[in-house]
Amino acid sequence: MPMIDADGCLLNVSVEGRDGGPTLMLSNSLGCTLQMWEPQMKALTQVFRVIRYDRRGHGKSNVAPGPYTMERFGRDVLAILDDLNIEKVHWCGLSMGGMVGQWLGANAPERFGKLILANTSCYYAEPTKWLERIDAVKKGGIAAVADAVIAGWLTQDFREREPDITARMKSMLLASPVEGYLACCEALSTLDQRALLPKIKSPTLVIAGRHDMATPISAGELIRSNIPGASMTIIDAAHISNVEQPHAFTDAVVGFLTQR
Ligand SMILES: O=C(O)CC1=CCC(=O)O1
Repeated sequence: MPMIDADGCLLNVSVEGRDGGPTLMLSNSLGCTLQMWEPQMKALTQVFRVIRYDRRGHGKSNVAPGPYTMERFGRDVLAILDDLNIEKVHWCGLSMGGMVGQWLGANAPERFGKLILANTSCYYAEPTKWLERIDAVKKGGIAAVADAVIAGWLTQDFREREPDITARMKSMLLASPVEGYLACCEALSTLDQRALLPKIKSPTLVIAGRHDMATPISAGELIRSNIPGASMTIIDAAHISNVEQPHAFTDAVVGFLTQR
């Protein structure tokens, strides 16, 4: 896997799939690595060349000092595309990945074909929950918030049915570098991309989770209604909908990206 330099921060990038196929870039959620896309990889790599990466502060990427911003995350993506010599990609980002996708769709439209913005938000009316989380993680590490975060990621029904997958997701979260996690929470505490949405001209699919309390359907609807021509699909899942409903998520992605 190449390590790609984005303004002095080395980012862990993986490129797999169909050579010469259309390229799809996947972008992870807070506290997850590129491994979160494993349930989609078999199907997606049959159709697309798939780029995954660990956002700065996550996984095997460097933990550059914060604060981080959506612009910084967006410029990291452009640095990856430039390094790989790739002009244009489709985008699928979940949660923070969807927030970065909003920034890119508005600020680098020529680099993006279609956008999929899953389980995401453009704005938090109440940043208190992020400030409280920052406080709790500073005092007790990620373990202090892990159970509450996992309860938001996956429904209780799924957690009971799939204890092994749930345990893997929790290990991924607990392995996040604390400094990187905190710098991302800080970026979330000041998130407001409402003014960017009408500037997005790429065909856009918003995916929301019926049981997602972190970025509820109303947050998805705010995004859909402000991006010209955007459509929305609701999946029967909590926040990490691609893990909880892998087939429904993959079908939504492939269906949208292959439709003319
Ligand atoms: O981790 C969470 O609690 C949910 C979340 C919100 C933004 C994001 O990327 O993850």
